[in-house]
This record gives sequence, structure tokens and C-alpha cells, in this order.
Amino acid sequence: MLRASDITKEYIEKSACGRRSVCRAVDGVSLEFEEDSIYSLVGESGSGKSTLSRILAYVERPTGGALALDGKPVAAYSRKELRQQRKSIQLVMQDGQSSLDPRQTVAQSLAEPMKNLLDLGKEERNARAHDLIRRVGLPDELLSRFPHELSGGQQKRVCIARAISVSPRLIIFDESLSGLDVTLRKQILDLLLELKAEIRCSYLLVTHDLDVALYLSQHILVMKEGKIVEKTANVKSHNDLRHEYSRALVKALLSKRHALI
Ligand SMILES: Nc1ncnc2c1ncn2[C@@H]1O[C@H](COP(=O)(O)OP(=O)(O)OP(=O)(O)O)[C@@H](O)[C@H]1O
Repeated sequence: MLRASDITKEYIEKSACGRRSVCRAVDGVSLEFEEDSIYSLVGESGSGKSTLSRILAYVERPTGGALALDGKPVAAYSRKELRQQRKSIQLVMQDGQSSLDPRQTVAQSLAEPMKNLLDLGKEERNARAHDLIRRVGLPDELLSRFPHELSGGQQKRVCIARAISVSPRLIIFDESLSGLDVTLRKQILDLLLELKAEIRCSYLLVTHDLDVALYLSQHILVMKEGKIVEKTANVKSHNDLRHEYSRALVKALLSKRHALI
């Protein structure tokens, strides 16, 4: 469905003394996402996961390489086609509160992508907002609230409802589950599995947490210093990860578990 070929992203950084240097955040990444599958992207902080996610969601342009959707290069899309395709890939960011406009009620927040990307009329948007809020397990009365009147878990659910409102084919969750306590995180993970069974889209979950990746996904992608160092399909346990760097991540995970017991 979505193919990324040799994606590179360089940032020019300026030091305090005015010297310029190049940071290669993403370095020659090629990936292919299939329909109806769950992928996790893991790697340590600064390995380029968020940058790659923004590029895959067309929020940021790569410095090199190309994206193609259903075989057609995204660069060849007209403005109108690109707008149409924007709904296919949705990005859910880490912080629920700052991803939602503080001046919009939940109903307005849910209506916005349906208005901009689906051209739905007001009545249809309202009806869909009621349906969406229930699908993510929240009561209808929350539709009239503002983001600061919601708990962290409720904000995440609203962000998920907003992402599914346009029937995407791939949803990228960029660290969207961090900062939640274990019980709440499990609830959201189970909600994602339920929704996926209903809407049959693909997920890319960007996470530091290998346990979360193993719980949810069939495909694990491991990123280090801007490169994908391992792509493993049909992952059942951490033993399936073979690359030296992946083994180091597994070792860190296991020692963290022992420290907690
Ligand atoms: N807008 C930017 N300008 C300059 N450098 C940037 C920018 N965004 C990211 N970087 C740099 O690119 C590299 C990759 O950052 P990125 O946020 O993609 O990593 P990450 O794996 O998502 O990290 P984390 O898990 O901590 O969120 C880092 O060295 C970061 O400092």
C-alpha cells in the first residue's frame, strides 16, 4: 500500500558559536506497509523514529528518497489528489492535550478532519461524531467538553477517534501510549485491536517499549542512528529479534523487568 524508498532526512544544525553541521536523522530507509497489518518501530531516543513517522504521514518532506501510495509516487500527485490521499495516512502524536486545539470542543475537533478531508455536511459530521465517540468507549456528553476538561486517557481516545474519522488505511501512533499507567495503556492497546478488527486498517506504532510492540504487532522494525537495522515479520517473542542492536534492546527490557520484580 505505502512504499518508502531510500528515505533520507537531513537537518542543518547551528551551534552556539555559529558553526553549521548536518544531522542525518533518517538515513536511506526503505519500507513497505501492507494492508491490514500492525507494525512497530522501536529504537532508542534520537534514532529517527519521529522524523520518519512525520515523513510517512506527509507532514514533513524528506531530503531524499520517495514515497509511493498504491504504486504511484506521492510527488506525482496533484494538489487535489494529495488532499484526497492525506486521509489515507493519519498521525496520532504523543501528547493528547497539545494535539487537540484547546479552543475546540471534542465535537468540533472530531468534525474538522471530516469537513476538510471528506467534505461531509454538518448533520452527517454530527452523527458521525456521536458514533465515533462511542466507538472509542467514551460517553456522548464529552462531545461538548474542551481538551483541558478531559483526562489523559480520554484525550488519547479522542485523538484515536479523530484519526479513524476519515477511514484511513494506515494510522501512525507516535509514542501515543507513553505516559499512561499500565492499566490504562492496556485498555488503549485493546481498544486499538478492537478498532482494527472493525476498520481493517494498518497501524504503525512508534514506541520505546518492546513489550508494547510484542503485544500488538506482527512486524517489528528496529531503528538505529537513522537506519532500519532489522525488519522481522511474524514476531511471537523477543527471541525472534536477531540483530545485535535488537538483542541489546531485549537485554535492557529483560533487566528492567527483573529490576521491577
Ligand atoms: N526539526 C529538527 N531540527 C534539527 N534536528 C532535528 C529536528 N528534529 C529531529 N532532529 C534530530 O534528528 C534526530 C532524530 O530525532 P527524532 O525525534 O526523529 O528521534 P526519535 O527516535 O523519535 O527520538 P525520541 O524517541 O526521543 O522521540 C535527533 O538527533 C534530533 O535531534
